[in-house]
Amino acid sequence: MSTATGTFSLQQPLNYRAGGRVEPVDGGQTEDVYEPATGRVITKLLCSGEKEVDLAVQSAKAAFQTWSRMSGMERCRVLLEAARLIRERRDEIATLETINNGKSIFEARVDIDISWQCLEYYAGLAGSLAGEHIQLPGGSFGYTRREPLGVCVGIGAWNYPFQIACWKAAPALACGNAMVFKPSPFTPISVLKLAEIFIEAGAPKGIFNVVQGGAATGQFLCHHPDVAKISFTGSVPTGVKIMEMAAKGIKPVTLELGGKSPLIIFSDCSLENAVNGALMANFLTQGEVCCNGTRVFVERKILDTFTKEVVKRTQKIKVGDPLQEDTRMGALINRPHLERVQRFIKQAKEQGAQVLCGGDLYVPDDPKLKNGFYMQPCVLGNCRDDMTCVQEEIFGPVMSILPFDTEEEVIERANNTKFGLAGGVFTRDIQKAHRVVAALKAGMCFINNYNISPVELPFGGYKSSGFGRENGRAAIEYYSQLKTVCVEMGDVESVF
Ligand SMILES: NC(=O)c1ccc[n+]([C@@H]2O[C@H](COP(=O)([O-])OP(=O)(O)OC[C@H]3O[C@@H](n4cnc5c(N)ncnc54)[C@H](O)[C@@H]3O)[C@@H](O)[C@H]2O)c1
Ligand SMILES: C[N+](C)(C)CCCC=O
Repeated sequence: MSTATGTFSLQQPLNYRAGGRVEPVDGGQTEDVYEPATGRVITKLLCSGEKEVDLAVQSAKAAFQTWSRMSGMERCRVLLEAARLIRERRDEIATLETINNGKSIFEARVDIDISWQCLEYYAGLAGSLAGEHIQLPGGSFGYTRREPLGVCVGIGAWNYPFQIACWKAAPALACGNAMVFKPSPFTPISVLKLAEIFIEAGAPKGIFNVVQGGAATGQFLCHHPDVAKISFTGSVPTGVKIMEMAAKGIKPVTLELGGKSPLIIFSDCSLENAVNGALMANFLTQGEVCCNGTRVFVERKILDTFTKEVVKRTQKIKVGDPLQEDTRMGALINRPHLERVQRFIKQAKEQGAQVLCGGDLYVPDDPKLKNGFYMQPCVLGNCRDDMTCVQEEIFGPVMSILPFDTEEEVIERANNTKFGLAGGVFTRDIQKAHRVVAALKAGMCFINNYNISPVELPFGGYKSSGFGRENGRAAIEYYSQLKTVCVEMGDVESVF
């Protein structure tokens, strides 16, 4: 594989079914797939139609028969081997991710590390999944069995293509399910590596299938009668549609949706950590992160010092060729999204916000990057809670700074949003830290750090940010069902 920016192209099929790459049987519509760093088309995607979706589901259904009958320890060994293979191919997969997503290679490697760790974690849990034994009167008893659901569908967003696939596949497979996964049509490539790795690791052919396309393909998947569960990562409006479709088939759903999370900086914080935290909360993956803490509330006493330091550090972020080792911010996903982010900044200025740094389009000196989707990371001051930039998810490198005076006030303002994905607090006062996170209406809260991803911790939202959890033991609940068995040891006492 060629690894220099501007050289990669792909001709192989992007669907994966029954243990091999295939062209979709009814792939009518095509979509261009881009390298955001250069704006080049690197491959064409054939969208899967209803027949291809059905074949993928049937392939998963067949594999489910074998996989679900294996013991937890047998599944554990396959997942452990898959984790090992991902780790071994870390650079290759990270490079693909960078080429297709635009994030820096530095970050993509971390994403791949989190991915294999996720498989390792659920491999460990696979062997210990168990029910309960409950004693009943007269020597009778009951027990529960934790059983898989069947064919699970995963639908992913484009910001963490490989990692999202792993966060869904690992718990699903650990519980004995099979999966059909549809990545975003913007980032269809890296997940094929995962599909190949599962087979190489010894999973039955058909255990993890990939179909490609956008809304239409997603709808075929959600409506398919043999699909038992849908796990979705994406925007709130699409999440609503997914839930409607799932309701029609009484299918359980996990919804990992968007956010506009608060990050609260108290004056008694370690300033250096708080500044680092604010950068982590806003600028990973060009700001295209669901749980970003984009509303940065700063206690007025330290507003100037904090703002100065954040601006200074933001201006130093090296934007450019994402495959260069020292780049820390690459290109946004595509031209329309870059323009959307630019419109948010324009509107913020019109509504009275002050651009403290960045916000403009960026054209790197290297001529091969001149059509890439770059911008300078932006810090907005003079923000108010009613501004669009403070209320809506921008999904780009734009931080809004908001002063506050009291703990009570900031909690109320932090919670005054339809979203509830994440939140963070920086303070040296441990009681205050716990008091504040307890009051935050958000599923993932950080104290004195932000946007780190230990796979042992459950991740997911409150309110419009969705429900269900990925990672941690909690995810097992969302990929399995409980069967209760009641065992009579005496005679039947009939009431008739
Ligand atoms: N909470 C999380 O864990 C998390 C993680 C990453 C991204 N996100 C959110 O994802 C959004 C950005 O991702 P996006 O632009 O890819 O979101 P999106 O909702 O446009 O698309 C997400 C996926 O849904 C598919 N899709 C679109 N319409 C569909 C339909 N009608 N039926 C079935 N599938 C359909 C897309 O093809 C894609 O695969 C942001 O809002 C971000 O916050 C959330
Ligand atoms: C790995 N992060 C940074 C916690 C992001 C999780 C997925 C959200 O988009």
